[in-house]
This record gives sequence, structure tokens and C-alpha cells, in this order.
Amino acid sequence: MALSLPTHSSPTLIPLPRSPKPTFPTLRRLNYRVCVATAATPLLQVNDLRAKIVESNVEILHGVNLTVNQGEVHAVMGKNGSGKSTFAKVLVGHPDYEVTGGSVVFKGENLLEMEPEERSLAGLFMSFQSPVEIPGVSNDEFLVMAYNARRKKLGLPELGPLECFSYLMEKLQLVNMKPDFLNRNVNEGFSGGERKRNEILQLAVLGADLAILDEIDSGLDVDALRDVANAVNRILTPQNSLLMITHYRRILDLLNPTHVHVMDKGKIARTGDISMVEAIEAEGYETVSA
Ligand SMILES: Nc1ncnc2c1ncn2[C@@H]1O[C@H](COP(=O)(O)OP(=O)(O)OP(=O)(O)O)[C@@H](O)[C@H]1O
Repeated sequence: MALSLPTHSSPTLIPLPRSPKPTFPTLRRLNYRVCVATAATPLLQVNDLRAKIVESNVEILHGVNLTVNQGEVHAVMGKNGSGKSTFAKVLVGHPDYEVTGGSVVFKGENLLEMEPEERSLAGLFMSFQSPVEIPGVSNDEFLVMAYNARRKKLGLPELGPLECFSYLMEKLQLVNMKPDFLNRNVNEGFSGGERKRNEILQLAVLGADLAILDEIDSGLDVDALRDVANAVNRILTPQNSLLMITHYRRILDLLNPTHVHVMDKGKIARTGDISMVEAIEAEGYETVSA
């Protein structure tokens, strides 16, 4: 089902509320009802997580421990090849990896027992380092399908084409994207920066209790980085959380992480706050991890 969306670049967009952090009130209300977790329960609790590559049997994660509470922004940094993306992919259930030990509890439920799709419907969102193309599926079809699936999971009625249109327009404005992108196939022919922006559009449309952004800042020009950071800041609320993987301070200054972690050899080697990034930049990972 393709929505007939305008292809001109300057449509009359629905103005966003002035609030710096608009949310999805109806979804949020329902989230409180269906969410197993309480304010005292961590949103995500990772204990001694170990995982290997299925094909080669090589263990990459050697006992990751991490707790994310509602409203927190966590940054994971670390040397190339230290296991950051693997950790993120294991959390969303990527089939290349097999969990060999430890536990992951998300909103009070065993995440490792859920299929990848169930994890997504439960409110876990991941933006991959290299977002993939989906040939033959238009962006609007994909977004509407995914959003309605999430609404169904939450016990909400599916949105009809007109409601979807207004909703998507609002989210497009949030990420400062032209409506033309809705009519194009998902990521097909998109530039690197456009793909990253499109990932944030997906996050804005779907909403998430925990958004994992893997190097969302790589390949973005300064304006795109600011747009993406502004959009993420407006999506964040005291109820949801962000786990971002990055190599750069620029995005950290814009998103103000509450926690900064350094991953080393498949483990979280050190945890601190934003001030640790200065030490990393001055002394490198070896010293900081040690
Ligand atoms: N599917 C796979 N097949 C083979 N090797 C893999 C696979 N996934 C991860 N690895 C290896 O595991 C190690 C960790 O990779 P990972 O992508 O998690 O690192 P990273 O910390 O995200 O690195 P970067 O900062 O460069 O993105 C690397 O040595 C990588 O080559």
C-alpha cells in the first residue's frame, strides 16, 4: 500500500508543537500500561553477556555488563574491532551471532528469548552502521507497515492512509527531510548521510523505549549532524533511553550522554561521564582502558 504523497519539495507541513521534546502521547500512555518494568526496574540489564560469531565460532563478547535506566543516554566508545557493533547487533538478535552466556533483561523480560521482530515490537530500535537498501519497498510503505505493526502490538487501532500521511509529514519535519524521500525505495540510491537521516526518521515514526544508534554520526555533514542530534533530542523523554556508539566527541556534545563507556576486547573496560572523552582524546584508549 503506497500512500500518495506529494513529490514537491515544499509542502505545507503541519507545525510541530513548540515543546522541545514532543512524544507520542497515545503510545506512551499505553506503554505505561503494557510495560512490565517499573521506574525502579532498569530498562536494560546486561549481565556477563558472551557471544560468538556463528560461522567461525570465534567469541567476540567476553562478558559485557551494562545497566540502562529510563531517561539515560549512554555512549559506547572504543577502539576499532573492540566489539561495539557486535554488542549492539547481539542485543537486537542478529543471526550472525550466538549468545554463549550471560543474560539480557529488557523491560523486565528475557530479551534473549525473543525473536528479532519481537524485540523491535517490544520497543527496541537499532540504527545500523551501514543501513541496508530494501529494493521494491517504498519508504512510506515500510514506515506505515512497521508503525501499524507496533500499534497493533500495543493494542491500538491501525492508522488509515490519511492519518498516516499527517503523522509521517510531522516526523519528516522533525528530521528535516523532504517528502520525496517517502516515495523512494528504502535507502535505494540514498547518500550515506541521507541513509543516516532516514534511520532517525524510522526512529521518530516507530518510537522506542531504547534506541541503539551505531555510528549515526559517521558521514554526516555539520548541518545533517545538527539535524540528527536535534531530532534525537526531541525524541528523547524521561521515559525512553539511548545507547549510541560513536568515535567522535561532536555528537556527544550535542546529545549530552549521562554515561560514557569504553569497550575493550569484548568487555566494558571503563565507565565514566563526558569528562572521560577528554582523557580519551588526550591519551588514547590504551591509557583510559587500563
Ligand atoms: N560476522 C562477522 N564475521 C567475522 N568477523 C566478525 C563478524 N562480526 C564481527 N567480527 C569481528 O569481531 C570484531 C569486533 O567487530 P565489531 O564490528 O563489533 O567492532 P567495533 O568495535 O564495532 O569496530 P569499529 O569501531 O571499527 O566499528 C572485529 O574483529 C570483527 O572483524
